[in-house]
Amino acid sequence: MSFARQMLGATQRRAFSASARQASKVTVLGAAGGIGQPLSLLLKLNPRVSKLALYDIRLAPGVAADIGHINTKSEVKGYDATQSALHEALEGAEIVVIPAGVPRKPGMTRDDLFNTNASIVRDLAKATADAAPNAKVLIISNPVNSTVPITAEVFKSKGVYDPKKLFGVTTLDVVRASRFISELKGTDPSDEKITVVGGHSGATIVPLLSQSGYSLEGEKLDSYVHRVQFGGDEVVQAKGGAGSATLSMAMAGARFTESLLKASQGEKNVIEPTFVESHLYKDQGVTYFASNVELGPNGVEKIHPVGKLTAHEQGLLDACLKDLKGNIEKGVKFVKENP
Ligand SMILES: NC(=O)c1ccc[n+]([C@@H]2O[C@H](COP(=O)([O-])OP(=O)(O)OC[C@H]3O[C@@H](n4cnc5c(N)ncnc54)[C@H](O)[C@@H]3O)[C@@H](O)[C@H]2O)c1
Ligand SMILES: O=C(O)C[C@H](O)C(=O)O
Repeated sequence: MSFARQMLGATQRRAFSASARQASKVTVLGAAGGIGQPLSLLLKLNPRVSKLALYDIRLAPGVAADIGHINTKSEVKGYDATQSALHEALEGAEIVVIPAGVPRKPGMTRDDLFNTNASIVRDLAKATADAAPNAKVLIISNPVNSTVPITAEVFKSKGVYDPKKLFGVTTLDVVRASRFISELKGTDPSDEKITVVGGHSGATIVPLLSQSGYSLEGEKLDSYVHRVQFGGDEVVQAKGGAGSATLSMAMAGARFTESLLKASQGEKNVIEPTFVESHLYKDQGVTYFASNVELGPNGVEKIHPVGKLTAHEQGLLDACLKDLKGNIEKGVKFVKENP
């Protein structure tokens, strides 16, 4: 058995034969970055991916040459930083993952990245709307609470917006929430499924511990919630100016991509938390919201409500909605003023 196959679990090995029946091209925009490289590596190891297109404004052909030597079946191609190469990288993509953009340095909020990343995401969204209008688009670039609405507005302006196919990747919040509770409780983190709703920054990240049967109190609860909400800052501080989470994010992005591929390849009951256009708090002017979402062949199948909350969780949710509304409006306004 090949090394790559040995590294996969039994379920994934079975998917090798499924992959022979399905052709799924995945394009990564920002593929040479801190997230882009390990994410592309993990996608190369995924037998559900048949073609991997790697685009960046620097180094993508080199990353593709390197990853392309791995002995799994998928074809890997790297693209130069030209509009025609970008178009070619996107054409025929079932999934487009976008981690392009600058990361935080200590002392910055995700919103501080807006000025740089808004236009990067807008321009990549334009190219995606033109070359791959039917693709499922996964936004990793921060601030996710604003870059997702930016992408939606671009797709709307080109008449190709499908709310079922646009996702802000909030998987890392759920991964952290599971890991951090397991550290407190001595459980296996891979068995933990903590619901996290809202958005992807500070107070907009709302972990709902009570739904998993946990009832932390007082300072323990506050410090758990704070760690989930500000887990990103822990990494930014520890990297001391050299960037933010890349490896855990690559894992989270690969997990979300895998879930979308499973759903499009016919698997049922695939549920992931993700930031999507949502009816849940629309009456309060919050048009995008992360909650558990059932995925299907066309993307969003069903948006799950947040469920029963404790009074403490309701307080967190109220604070989240207030911030989120502003973040979303900022993204929408940006595209209106800078089409
Ligand atoms: N959603 C999340 O949970 C999450 C987690 C971690 C990081 N992030 C965000 O992801 C983004 C990327 O982080 P990183 O650590 O990989 O940064 P990085 O600087 O290491 O990599 C970013 C890459 O994007 C490329 N790029 C810039 N402009 C581009 C363009 N116009 N087209 C194509 N590629 C372009 C750069 O050349 C670089 O290779 C940041 O905005 C960061 O805040 C999000
Ligand atoms: O914290 C960051 O800036 C990166 C990312 O959003 C994270 O949650 O790690």
